Amino acid sequence: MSSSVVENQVLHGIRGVIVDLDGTMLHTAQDLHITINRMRADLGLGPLTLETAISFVGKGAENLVRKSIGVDFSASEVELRFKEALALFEKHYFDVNGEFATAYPGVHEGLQAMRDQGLRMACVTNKPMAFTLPLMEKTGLRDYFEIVYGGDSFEKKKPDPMQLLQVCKDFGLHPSQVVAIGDSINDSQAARAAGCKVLNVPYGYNHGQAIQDVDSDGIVSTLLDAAHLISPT
Ligand SMILES: O=C(O)COP(=O)(O)O
Ligand SMILES: [Mg+2]
Repeated sequence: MSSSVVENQVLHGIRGVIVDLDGTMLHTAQDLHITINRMRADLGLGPLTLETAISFVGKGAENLVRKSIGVDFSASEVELRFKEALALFEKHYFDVNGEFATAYPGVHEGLQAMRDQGLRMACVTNKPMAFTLPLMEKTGLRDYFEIVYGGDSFEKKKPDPMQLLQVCKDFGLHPSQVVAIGDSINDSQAARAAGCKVLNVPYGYNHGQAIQDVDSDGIVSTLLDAAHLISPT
């Protein structure tokens, strides 16, 4: 049942794409689940389910850490433990990052099709850069992109439009000539605030919410479907 592709309108006059990483290009949930459970074990806490871990992904590492210990502690207790928890998270994620991460179906084909169309290509993720770049290298994604911005590249991250606006500026494109492709409300809100178009994939991590409830110019089953909906003319 992928009738959504048939119903979607082609986006014309698009010269650049901004592609999200976690939940859009890479299924990273297992790495993140293992990492937060190792962090929790070090803090004397029991494991969380994969589903719970997934529901915390999308607003960057610091939010993931806060939410993951917020299961057991009040907001003020979380802040007391935050620094230690973040250091543990980082230590374990350096070990685990990329171990189980896999590209979703159609990712390489979609990125290649976008490249063949002559689109300018950037990756914007809320994942910190120290984890983003090795992960993209390991999974063969890095070379598709002229620009990669992470959650710590600027003062603000998605859903703030700062990263997307910087990409538009770097490319010399008006935001209306750029489409953001992502799996979550953070991508959509950032795109709308920047004035970019937005396409969503339904298979990622939208905080446990249906992607159909997110403001979007279309829901596409794969990045290859997204490429088919983007036209430079
Ligand atoms: O690090 C996260 O929270 C998710 O990153 P994303 O922006 O690539 O989905
Ligand atoms: Mg994402």
